[in-house]
Amino acid sequence: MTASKTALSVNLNKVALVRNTRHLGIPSVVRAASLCLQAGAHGITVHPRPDGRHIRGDDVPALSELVGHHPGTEFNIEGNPFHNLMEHVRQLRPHQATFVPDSEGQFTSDHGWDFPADAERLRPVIAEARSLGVRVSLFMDPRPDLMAAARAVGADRVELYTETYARAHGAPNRAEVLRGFAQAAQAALDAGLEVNAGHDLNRDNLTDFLRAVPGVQEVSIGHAFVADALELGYAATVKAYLACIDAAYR
Ligand SMILES: CC(=O)[C@@H](O)[C@H](O)COP(=O)(O)O
Ligand SMILES: NCC(=O)COP(=O)(O)O
Repeated sequence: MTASKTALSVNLNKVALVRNTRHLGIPSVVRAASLCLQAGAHGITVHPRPDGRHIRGDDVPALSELVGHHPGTEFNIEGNPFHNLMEHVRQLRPHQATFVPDSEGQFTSDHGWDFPADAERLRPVIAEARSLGVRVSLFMDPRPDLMAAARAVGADRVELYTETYARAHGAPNRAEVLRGFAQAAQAALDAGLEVNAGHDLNRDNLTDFLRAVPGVQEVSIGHAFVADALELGYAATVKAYLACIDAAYR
């Protein structure tokens, strides 16, 4: 049986970042999402940070409605459940909520949840989101030893934070870093979790990652995707990333 292919969820944070530099409403985040979904993207991801630097609160309902018009695609909202994420989860019940332990002004996401330190405060918000029918994914460093604890607090999935892989791509320690991710993914699967991945993935490093790391259900890609789309356009960029995914399963 061939492994089910990894889904591509396009993160549109950086489209919103450019839009916010004028009061003109362009580039449109909703139009970007529509073009990506029409081109075959499996989902849209947004991270409405509390400071509104890119995706803002009023972007989220329109994107949720758009995804609803594309059967089989998913809407993934990322954020800190102890900041502003849960208002979106309660209002919109996205397919997936990815809980990220970012501080309010953090430059970008750069670490996962810590266990056992975060376990007790995560448990009730995970339970609430799941009671609303929302799949919960926890943003995690690639640490095999933390995966059982992530499952024990009720998470459905983990999202492996892939910046250390991206940084090592092409470096002498690349194989060792990839092995670490494969071990973390296998530990997650063994604990009954599904596996997502994201952060600094791109067209150069995506295929190798998916070939080496088992069971990745979804990659969410934004920064490099939008950079590529500035050159190629959204549709061609979606197809380029889908080709990178396909290549991993050949
Ligand atoms: C959680 C993660 O790694 C990214 O999805 C995050 O959304 C990046 O945030 P910025 O786009 O604000 O850097
Ligand atoms: N969860 C990762 C994501 O949504 C996008 O991360 P990046 O590709 O912008 O680094």
